[in-house]
Amino acid sequence: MMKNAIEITDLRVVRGGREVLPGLTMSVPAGQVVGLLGPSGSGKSTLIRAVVGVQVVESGDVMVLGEPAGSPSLRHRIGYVTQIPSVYDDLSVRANVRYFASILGVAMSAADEAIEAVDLADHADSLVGRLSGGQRSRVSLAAALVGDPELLVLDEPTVGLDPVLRRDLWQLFKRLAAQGRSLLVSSHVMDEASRCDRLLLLREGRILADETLPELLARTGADDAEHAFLSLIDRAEEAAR
Ligand SMILES: Nc1ncnc2c1ncn2[C@@H]1O[C@H](COP(=O)(O)OP(=O)(O)OP(=O)(O)O)[C@@H](O)[C@H]1O
Repeated sequence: MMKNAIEITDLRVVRGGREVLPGLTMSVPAGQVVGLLGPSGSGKSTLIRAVVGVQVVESGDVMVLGEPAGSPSLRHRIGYVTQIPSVYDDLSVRANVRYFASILGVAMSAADEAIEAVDLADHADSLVGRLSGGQRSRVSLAAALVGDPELLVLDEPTVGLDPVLRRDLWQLFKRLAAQGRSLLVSSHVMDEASRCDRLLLLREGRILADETLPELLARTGADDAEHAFLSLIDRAEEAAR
């Protein structure tokens, strides 16, 4: 297995005339759940877009599963879930996931397995348009899982979910990683840090921390990720003065 699923070197992205990522370097080790945490507007979605190859970049290197981001050969190897559900409201859960299975050329049984994995088997015949927001985002996740991707890139997959569903989803992410997949999962909810093998803390397009939660807590002396993050911000601001 390769060491890193994602390797980014000196990535610069400008959006709307603003430098959103000013030269970011980071990696995601293979077989781990890496949390990309940071406040709204810190650049999480932009970074994720660069990884899946849909972001125009000024400069830098983005290597994904050993290939440059956006390479056609990566299409089947990455599962990507955006913040906006990308499934069809007028189709059932099963029809949606089967549709993605047929695009990827995988067995229809994979659709049922993916629906089972996101705990929607009871709703397999429901129209997606009649589901709750959280259920709908899990249909998107099932669609991303159906091709059995090596890397899952999930942009705020737990937004709007209740605590039980959030816990279940993080358990699913852990299981997927234990099977050898790599996951990059963004969130602006700091308490999700405890669910991740490693954390990337992003602020204003810069990585403030790239380590495990115990390492982060030991380094900052904080009790939880939120306080650790605040203390890193204070330090960065003091250093800039
Ligand atoms: N389509 C766009 N055009 C121009 N600027 C954009 C566009 N989308 C995002 N930006 C800017 O890029 C910066 C980073 O946005 P991004 O969406 O990557 O942040 P984020 O951390 O994912 O935020 P959130 O948690 O709110 O989704 C923000 O300052 C935002 O205003």
